[in-house]
Amino acid sequence: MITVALAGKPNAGKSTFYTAATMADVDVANYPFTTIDANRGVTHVRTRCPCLDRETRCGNENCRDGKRYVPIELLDVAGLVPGAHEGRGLGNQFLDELTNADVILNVVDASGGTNAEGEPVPVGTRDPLEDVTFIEREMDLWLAGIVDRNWEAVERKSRSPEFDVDEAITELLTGFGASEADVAAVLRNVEYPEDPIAWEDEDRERLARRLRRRTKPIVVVANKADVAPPENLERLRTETDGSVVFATADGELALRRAEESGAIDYDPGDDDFEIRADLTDAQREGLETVREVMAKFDGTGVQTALDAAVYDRLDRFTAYPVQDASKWTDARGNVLPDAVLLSRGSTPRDLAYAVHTDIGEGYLHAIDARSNRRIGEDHELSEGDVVKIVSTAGQ
Ligand SMILES: Nc1nc2c(ncn2[C@@H]2O[C@H](COP(=O)(O)OP(=O)(O)OP(=O)(O)O)[C@@H](O)[C@H]2O)c(=O)[nH]1
Ligand SMILES: [Mg+2]
Repeated sequence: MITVALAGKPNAGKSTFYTAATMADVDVANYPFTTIDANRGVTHVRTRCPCLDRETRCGNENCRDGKRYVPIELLDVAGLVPGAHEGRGLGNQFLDELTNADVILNVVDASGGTNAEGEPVPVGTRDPLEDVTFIEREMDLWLAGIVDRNWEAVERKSRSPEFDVDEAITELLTGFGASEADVAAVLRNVEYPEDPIAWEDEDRERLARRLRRRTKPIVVVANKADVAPPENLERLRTETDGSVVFATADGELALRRAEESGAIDYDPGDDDFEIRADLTDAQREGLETVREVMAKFDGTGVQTALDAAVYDRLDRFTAYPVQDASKWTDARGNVLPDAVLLSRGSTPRDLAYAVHTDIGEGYLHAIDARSNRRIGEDHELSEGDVVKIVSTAGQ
């Protein structure tokens, strides 16, 4: 499963985001280091269910009237402070927890109401752009540190006549979780000395920075947008590289709780909601405040941030394996039972492997369930494809 990690300084709202997205019960409080042990749970990205192209809705538990929710894993780690890569505030331990994440949501306090350490200060005091860059810097230096600590092994290997510098670096970095293709792509674009002994700190840092950008892409979540001064929003919008999502994690949490109790109709990612039950004036007022914020930012931003991380930053798309190409069902008659997130460029065989290794190994051919035609081996699948895989492994 794809793992999205929430990173950011203490008190930025990571656990609030996590609770809203997973509806798990975790500690949230207005002081730094509320979270120490990482929380791990299931949330979803939202897409358009292919059942909308048929006469009736599929009835899958992850489909709400054609809004399809595809499971991913969400990780909520402890807050990071400047100097984390050197171990400040247990930072390197927390950074290590990000190793397995596919993509990072950098949660910043857009209101500027908490300082670098996450302590409350008057709103508008702290520049939120500093929250954006410091996390990137800490992650880069942390990875550079890993390369640094393992460099001796590379130097040792260089004494062997078969030494190949690319191979040695690849080995070092795949240990950290980068794929060979990632390392190869990074090495292709940097110049570096053949002899590891001639490498300077700068060379290692450059390598680490590029690899981090490639293997840990980031979406900035400008949280607490509900109380952020307009100039902060403007600066976040214009002075970052564009992947900023304005959010109110608090607002989303209120909506999810109200929805769960039956008070409102709301599907995560909607830009509005409907009140269904009798509410007290205070409850109604609270929800109406969230509604105003949603109108300003096209929703609460929580679902948007998750979708941006997986569909935009990671460039994934959703495909639906079925066994019956005409009914779009599995053997038990469930319509569109599974949704699989694949990387751009994936072929039917990749989908087969994603379903199960045995199905992938026994792959024979595939059928596009919309057209009922066979699809070629090299055909690149795309968002919303419904595919029957024919495999010696059966299904
Ligand atoms: N106004 C506003 N406050 C928020 C929002 N999201 C979270 N908060 C508040 O911010 C404070 C910190 O929230 P947490 O979710 O505990 O923050 P955290 O990033 O997990 O903090 P640590 O675990 O200490 O690193 C709490 O008082 C939340 O209620 C939001 O969207 N708007
Ligand atoms: Mg927390």
